[in-house]
Amino acid sequence: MALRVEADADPKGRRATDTDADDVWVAAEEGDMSGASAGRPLLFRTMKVKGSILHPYRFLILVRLVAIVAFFAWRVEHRNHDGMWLWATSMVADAWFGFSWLLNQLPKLNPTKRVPDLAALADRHDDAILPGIDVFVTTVDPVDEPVLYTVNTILSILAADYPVDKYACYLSDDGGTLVHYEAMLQVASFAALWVPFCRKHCIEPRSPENYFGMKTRPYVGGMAGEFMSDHRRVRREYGEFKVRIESLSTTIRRRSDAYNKGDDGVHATWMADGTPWPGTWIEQADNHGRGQHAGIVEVMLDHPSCKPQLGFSASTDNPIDLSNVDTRLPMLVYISREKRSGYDNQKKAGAMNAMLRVSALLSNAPFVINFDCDHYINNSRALRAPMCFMLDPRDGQNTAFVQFPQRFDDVDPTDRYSNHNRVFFDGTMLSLNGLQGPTYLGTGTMFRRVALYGMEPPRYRAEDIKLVGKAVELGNSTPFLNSIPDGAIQERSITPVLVDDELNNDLATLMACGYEDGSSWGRDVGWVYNIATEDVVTGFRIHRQGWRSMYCSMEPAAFRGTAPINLTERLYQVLRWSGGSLEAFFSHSNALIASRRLHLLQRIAYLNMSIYPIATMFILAYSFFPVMWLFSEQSYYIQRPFGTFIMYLVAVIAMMHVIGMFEVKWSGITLLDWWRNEQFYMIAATGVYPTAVLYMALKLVRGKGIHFRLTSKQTEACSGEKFADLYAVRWVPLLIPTVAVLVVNVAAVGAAIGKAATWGFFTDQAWHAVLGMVFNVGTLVLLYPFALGIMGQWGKRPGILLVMLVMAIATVGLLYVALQQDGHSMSFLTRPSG
Ligand SMILES: O=c1ccn([C@@H]2O[C@H](COP(=O)(O)OP(=O)(O)O[C@H]3O[C@H](CO)[C@@H](O)[C@H](O)[C@H]3O)[C@@H](O)[C@H]2O)c(=O)[nH]1
Ligand SMILES: [Mn+2]
Repeated sequence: MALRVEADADPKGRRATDTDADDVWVAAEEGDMSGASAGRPLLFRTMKVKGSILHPYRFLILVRLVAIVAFFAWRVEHRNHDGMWLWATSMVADAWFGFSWLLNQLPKLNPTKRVPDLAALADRHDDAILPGIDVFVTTVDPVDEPVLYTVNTILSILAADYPVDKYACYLSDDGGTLVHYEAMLQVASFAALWVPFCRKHCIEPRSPENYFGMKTRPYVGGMAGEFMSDHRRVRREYGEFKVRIESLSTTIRRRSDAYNKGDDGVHATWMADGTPWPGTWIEQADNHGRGQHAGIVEVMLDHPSCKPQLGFSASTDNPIDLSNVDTRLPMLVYISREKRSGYDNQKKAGAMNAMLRVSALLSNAPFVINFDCDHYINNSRALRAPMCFMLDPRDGQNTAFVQFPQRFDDVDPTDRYSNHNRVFFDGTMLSLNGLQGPTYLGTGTMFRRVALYGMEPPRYRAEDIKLVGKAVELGNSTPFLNSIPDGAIQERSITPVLVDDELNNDLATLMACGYEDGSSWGRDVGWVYNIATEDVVTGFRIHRQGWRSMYCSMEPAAFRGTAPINLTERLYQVLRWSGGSLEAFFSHSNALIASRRLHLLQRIAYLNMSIYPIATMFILAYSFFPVMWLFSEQSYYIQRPFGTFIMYLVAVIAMMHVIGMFEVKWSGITLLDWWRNEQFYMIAATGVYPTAVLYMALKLVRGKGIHFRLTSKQTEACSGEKFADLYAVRWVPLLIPTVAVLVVNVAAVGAAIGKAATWGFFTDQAWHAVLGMVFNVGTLVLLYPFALGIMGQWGKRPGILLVMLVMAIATVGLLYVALQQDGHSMSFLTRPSG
C-alpha cells in the first residue's frame, strides 16, 4: 500500500526516513548471526553507518578518551595546595564524569538499523501462515487516563490490518470501574461500523479521533465514489459514539441513583441489566473498593470464524454498502483482575501478568504485544512488521521481543521539555540494536510468549520446553501449565474456546491475588515486580537469559501516544524512571551480577542505565559552586593555573558535543531534538535526578522506595486551550533545587561583572571572573525551558524573562560593587581601567 499519512504538522521540519537516509546508512553483510539456513526467505535488511561517518566518530571517541586522561594527569601534577579539599572533591567528581561518559559512550560504537521487509513477508508467508497475536492494553483510571484515549486505542487495534482470526485484544482495567466495562460494550458495537469502513476505504490511521482530527487525507482506497457519503455517515456516528462515551459516568451515576433511591443502606453501582457491578462502586463499599473487588473477565466479541463474512448492501437503515467488505471483528476481552487488601497488586506489572495467564486459556497466541492505554496503532500494518524479525531464519527463534520507538502527539511545537526524546529513541536504541538489542520500553513491544514465561532461548536450550516441576515456578493451575507447549509453537494461530463454567473457574483462579504466592511470577517469570519501572528490568531479565531483541521503526510511525507537557508532571515521570533505574542497581536486576550470556557492551549499557543519576549529584554541586564566589572576599580556585584548567574543560566539553553532532547525523534527528535533550538533562540533573539518588539512599536505610505514580494524560477539557498544560504551574518541592540553581547563577553573573568592575576590567581576577561566567551563562541557557515553565502564563512572552534577567544581573552587580567599595568613594564608572 503506497499510503503515506502526513505526519501531523511537524515543527522540526523533515526528518530523514529510511528511504532518503542512504547518505548515512549502507547495507551490511549479516555474517555473524547464527541459524541462517538457506532457502528460507530473509525478512529484514541490516544497515550500518557509512564508514565515512562511523570511522571519524569512533576516532573522536578515542581522542576524547586520551584527552580526559591527559587532563587528569595534568591535574594531578598541579595539585592545589591552598584549597586541597576543593581540589580533591572536584577530582572525584571529574573522575566520575569520565567514568559515566565512558559507560554511556562505549555501547554506542556500533549503531545498527534493521528494516523489516513487509513485502518479503507477504510473499512467502501469505496471511494464512501468519502466527497468532494477543494484544494487551492496560488502563487504571478513567479520569487521569481519559476513556476516550482508551476506546480509540482499542478501535485502532480492532481495525488493524492483520488476519482478523489471528489476533485477540485484551483490556486490563486496574480500576475495575463500570465506566470502562460499558465503554468496551460501546466499542464492540461501534467497531461493527468503524472496522469495515476502515477496510473498505483503506483508512489511516485507524484511531477515529486521530483520523477525523487530521487535515489532509489523500484518498488511497479503491471506492472513491462512495467515500464522501460513507465518510460523512461514519463521522456522524463517531460523534454520537463519542457523546455516549463521554457521558458514561453520568449515565451510570444516574442509573445507580435511581436504583438506590429510598434505600438508606449501601449504595451500589448498577449495570444496565439491573444487576450490581462486581467491580468498584462509585461509593466504595466492602468488596467493591479500589483495592478490593472480585476478578472480572468477559469476552465482549467472540473469536471470529476463519471464513470472511461479507456485509450487507446499502439499504435505508444501513446506508453504507459493505457487500464487498469482510465485516468480521477480532476477539475482544475485558479483564479486571481480583484485588484484595493485604496483597500488593504490583501495578502495571501485576496487571500484565494476570492478563498473560488469562489470555493463555482464551487465545494463547504465541506472540503478545502490549500498549499503554494512550498508545494507538497509527500504521495499520504495524502488527506485521515484528513478524519480519520473529520469523526470520537468522536468529528469529532467539528473538524474545521487538521494540518500537515511542512517538507522541500533542507535544507543544517547540517540544519544551524534550518529550519526543529523539536522542534516546533514535540514537541510544539504534546503538543497542547493534548489540543484544534494545531495552523493553513499556509500550509498543511484541514479545514471544515463552520468553515471558521465563524460558531459555532455543540457543541455550537442549530440548523442547519441559513442564515437569514447572508448577513451583508458574503457579498451580493445570490448565495453564497445559497451555504452555501450545503457546510455544510460533506458527500457531488462535483456536476458539467455549467459555463455560469450568473455564470461568479456571480464569478466576488465574486472576486471583493469591495465585502467585510462592511462585516465581514477578521475578523470573512475567513482568518484574517491586520496582517503579517494570519495563527496563523485565527486558533485562530476558536479555540476561541470552535472548536478543530487535528495534523496529517504520514509516508512517507504527504507534503513537501522548506525553506529559506540564513541567511538574514531566518531572514526576522522570523521577519515577530515574528512581526505578537506581532501584534496579540495588536489586537482583543489577547488571554486574548477570550471567555470562549478557553481552559485555550490553551489560555496560544496562549498568549505565541504572546508575546515570549519580553523576548529577556532582553537577548539582558544581552548579552551586558560584555561591562561594558570592559570599567570599577571596577567590576560590578549583584548579590552578585557572586559565589552563578552563581551556582543558572547554576542550573536553566541546569534544563531547562534536561527538554528539555525529550522533545527530547518524540517528537522523534534528539539532533542536538534540538541544532540547541537552537542556532537559540539565533541568533533571539539578532537581529530579539528585532527588532520585536521595530517595534511593533513604530506601537503603528505611526500606521504602519510590512508588509508581500514574502519569496523568493531558486533557484540554478544562480550558479548551490547546497546550494549556504547558502553561499550568503546579508548585512542588521537586522544583526548588533547580530554582535555587537559577538564582545562584544569575547572581554569579552579576557578581562576576561587579568583580570585573571593581578590580578593573583587564586584570587577572576580572579575566578569571569572566571565564567562570561562561559556565554560569551556560547553565542559565540550559535551564531556560525550566525558567519559562515556572513563569506559567507569562512564559508565553519570553521577552519579559529577558528583561527580568538583565535587571537581576545589574542589581547584583551594583550591589557587589557597592559592598566592595565601602571604604573607597569612587564609582566603578570613573575608575581607570588597565
Ligand atoms: O496500577 C496500575 C498503574 C498503571 N497501569 C498502566 O501502566 C501504563 C503506564 O503508565 P503511565 O503512567 O502512562 O506511565 P508513563 O510514564 O507514561 O509510561 C512509561 O514508563 C512506564 C514505566 O515506568 C512504562 O510502564 C510505560 O509503558 C511507559 O510508556 C498505563 O497504561 C497505565 O494504565 C496499570 O495498568 N496499573
Ligand atoms: Mn504514558
